[in-house]
Amino acid sequence: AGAAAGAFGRAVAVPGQPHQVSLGAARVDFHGPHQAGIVQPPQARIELLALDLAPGATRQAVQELFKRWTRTAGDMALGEPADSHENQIALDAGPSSLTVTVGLGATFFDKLGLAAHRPPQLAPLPDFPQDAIDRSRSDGDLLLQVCADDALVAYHALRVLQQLAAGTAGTRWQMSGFSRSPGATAQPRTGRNLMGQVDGTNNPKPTDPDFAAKVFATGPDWLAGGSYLVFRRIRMLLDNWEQLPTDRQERIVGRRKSDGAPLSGGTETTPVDLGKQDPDGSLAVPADAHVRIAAPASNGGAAMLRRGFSYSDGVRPDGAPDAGLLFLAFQADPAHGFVPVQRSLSRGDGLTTFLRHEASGLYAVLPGVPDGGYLGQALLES
Ligand SMILES: C=CC1=C(C)c2cc3[nH]c(cc4nc(cc5[nH]c(cc1n2)c(C)c5CCC(=O)O)C(CCC(=O)O)=C4C)c(C)c3C=C
Ligand SMILES: [Fe+2]
Repeated sequence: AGAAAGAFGRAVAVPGQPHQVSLGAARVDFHGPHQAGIVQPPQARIELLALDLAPGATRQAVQELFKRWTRTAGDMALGEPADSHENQIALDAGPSSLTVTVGLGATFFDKLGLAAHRPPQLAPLPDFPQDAIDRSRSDGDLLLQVCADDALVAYHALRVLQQLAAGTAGTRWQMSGFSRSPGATAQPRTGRNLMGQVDGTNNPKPTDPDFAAKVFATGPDWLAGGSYLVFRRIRMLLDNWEQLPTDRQERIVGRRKSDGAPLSGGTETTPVDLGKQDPDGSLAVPADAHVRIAAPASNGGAAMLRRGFSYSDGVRPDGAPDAGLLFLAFQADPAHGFVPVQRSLSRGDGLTTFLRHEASGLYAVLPGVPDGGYLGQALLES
């Protein structure tokens, strides 16, 4: 067996497979205290699949499905073929840092007679001003987040897992996204979104002492080591945004576009100084700048791990690009993460004018799977 990737890493080439370049051979262990696909930096590609349980699906059928998903996702993360529904889409590639992450929506619990185990944190997200949510592309009993550094590897895994669910759960909606490919920049750098901004700089870091407290749930017992995932499909009004001069775009975000440095000075990683004033006495980071409104300091310490991907789905009937951000944020509790921050943003963020939230979801992300265990075991055997 070759080396698994570390918490952040991309692994080295697998011995015995010299034809594979390191990008394809890199792998992320499926097993561990937390599911893969949370702490790793975004891979080049994401497939999101929400499923609803089939009418009459039983807890036993879901247990069998989760066992199949566990076995097959574990195999595919090692670059091995699926043991059923193998379609050979990714036959020539290595695992390419494939991760599969499974979440449960609030409706999962009601349908399986598990309402007593539904955590209060899964209560529906509030409506925010300016939301334009399409419920048919939102929510779902189950969510699969499939990420890889190769589009074929990601689609292969998605398709296999989707087919393994047949009879127990069917597709509700599916979306694809992308991020920068590893190796595209000379040094690893924070990625950019479709507005051209460096995005992801001020995220909690796994090395921070309070990282786990911000990102991972501690209870109920069956969820300990899991997380809560907020998903928002956020369309960008790019035709409007691109008409703005760069300095105006920068004041709306509060950071320089060229290198992501805060307008209060320094480099990309310099902490933002929200109190800094320009010589004329005005705030260096404007009062409605996105980074000011979203900062933990402005929201009672609320924090989350953002792991977003861009999407581009062609042209809308009005001729505008159907493109934006698949916003994904992991947190220990949405009431101390996404909800207060989005409430603040919806009231005072300069960026809001250029965004439309079009789909939404909230999921309990299952804890990681120990060797020999299976996804959701503690919940389904309770
Ligand atoms: C409710 C949470 C957030 C939503 C929704 C959101 C949407 C969104 N953000 C950008 C672009 C950037 N966001 C940046 C920072 C940032 N954003 C949030 C939260 C939400 N963003 C937080 C908590 C932060 C960090 C604030 C801080 O403490 O400094 C940045 C700056 C770079 C960075 O730190 O990542 C950019 C750029 C877009 C385009 C967008 C919706 C499409
Ligand atoms: Fe943001």
